[in-house]
This record gives sequence, C-alpha cells and structure tokens, in this order.
Amino acid sequence: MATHTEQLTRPAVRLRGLTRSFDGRTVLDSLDLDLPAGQFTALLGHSGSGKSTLLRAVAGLDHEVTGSGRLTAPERVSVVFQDSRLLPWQRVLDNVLLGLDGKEADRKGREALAEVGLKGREGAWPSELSGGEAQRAALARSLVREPELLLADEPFGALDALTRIRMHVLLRELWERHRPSVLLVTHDVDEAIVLADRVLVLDHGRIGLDLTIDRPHPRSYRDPLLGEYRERLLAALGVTEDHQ
Ligand SMILES: Nc1ncnc2c1ncn2[C@@H]1O[C@H](COP(=O)(O)OP(=O)(O)OP(=O)(O)O)[C@@H](O)[C@H]1O
Repeated sequence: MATHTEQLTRPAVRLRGLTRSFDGRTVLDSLDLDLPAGQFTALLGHSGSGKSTLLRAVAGLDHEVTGSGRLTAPERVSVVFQDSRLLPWQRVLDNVLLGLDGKEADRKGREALAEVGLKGREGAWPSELSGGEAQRAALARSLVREPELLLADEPFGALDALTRIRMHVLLRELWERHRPSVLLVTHDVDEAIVLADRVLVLDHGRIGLDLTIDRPHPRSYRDPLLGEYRERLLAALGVTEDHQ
C-alpha cells in the first residue's frame, strides 16, 4: 500500500492555464492548479472571485473553460454543495445509493450512513432531516462512491456555528479514514486553517497565495500558533485589522 508521502507525489489534478470569462469579464486568468493525491486543500477568496467557477472546472462540469492538464476521472469525483441536493421523493438510503444497486451497494450505503452518524435514519425522508443531518447524508452519498477527489463548495455555509464545528470534525475524520484529495471552497478563514493542510487564495483569477498549514490535527481554533497563518491569509485577502 502506498504511504501518505508516496501518495502525495501523484497528482490528482494538474491544470495549466485555466481561463474562463463571462460576458467578456475574465474570472479565471491562466490559472495553474496542482492537487496532489490525498491532500486536503482549502480554497479561499472573496465573494465573486471565482471559487465556484474553479471548482466546476476541476469537477469537469464546465465545458467552456480552456486550459490543459490532468483531471481526475469523472467517476472518481464527488461534489458536495452548500445545500444537500437530496431528492425529496427518495428516502435517505435511496438518496445515498442513487444510481447504484445490488446487495453490496446497499451494504456500503448503510455503512456510509453509519459513518456519518445517521445509522437508523436510512428510511427517513429528506424533509425529516435537520440541515446538518442532510449534509451528513450528502457526505455519505459522496463516500459510498469512494471518490479519489472530493470537491466541496461551502458545504457548511448554511449551518449554525455549533453544527459547523461538528461537521468539521466529521469531515476531517472521514478524510483521515479514506484519504481522498479534497478541495474545500470556503469564505471562512478559520474553517480553512482548522481543516486543511494547504490553503490557496484565489485573487484576480489566479492563485495568489499557496500556504501549507504545518500544525498537527485535530486543531483548535484557539491554537495561538494558527494565528500567524490567519494573519497571512487575511492579509492576502486584503483584510486589515481595521476591518475585523
Ligand atoms: N454562469 C454564469 N454566467 C455569468 N456569470 C457568471 C456565471 N457563473 C459565474 N459568473 C460570474 O463569475 C464570477 C465568479 O463567480 P463564482 O460563483 O465563481 O464566485 P465565488 O468566488 O464562488 O463567489 P461566492 O463566494 O459569492 O460564492 C462572478 O462575478 C459571477 O457573477
């Protein structure tokens, strides 16, 4: 089995010169992106800086983006969004299994639901779940597909602060166990530094800062040594102390 270090040398994503404009306005400007296999990366940027556009490009969902390079095969990519996108007319387990069938899939689906803390809720309807539970189900739906690359677009953005912290712990645990490459889009600097081993800042269509967060996990928001990373990220985002 490959060690973590060996895994990191194999890129899941290596993109060069990604360019995307909308109505003559350049959002991605010849951007280069490397995501080593098995790395947990967060992507920060101001609202409208192009984070979702980049994520869609990496997911292979944008057919108008130009550039070259290597993408993970689409069947090995899972995407989680801010809203769970569960189908309201399907029960939780059926939502998780969507498109998969057979006994083995059923077993894996139940296992994934147990992993995210939803054991016993397999037969519930999405409308019976809280926001946090729905996001857990969305994570289970991703997990069951054993993704090489997990793309998450502000997956906790709509959750209350306490639920968000519990989801951070869960996501990191799932990552430790399965080791997909993760690209987490967020506007929350603390979320990025607590969860990710590397944080990218999108700025004027390019990666403005590429910061490795060299602190052990689990991390605490209160860790004073994370403060230095926070300062650097806020500075890259153009946020000064006066704005805080
Ligand atoms: N389909 C589209 N048509 C036209 N403009 C678009 C489209 N998708 C994105 N844009 C524009 O591209 C820019 C970047 O959008 P994007 O959603 O990628 O930003 P973002 O960084 O994810 O923002 P936020 O943090 O607010 O979600 C925005 O100005 C947006 O209006």
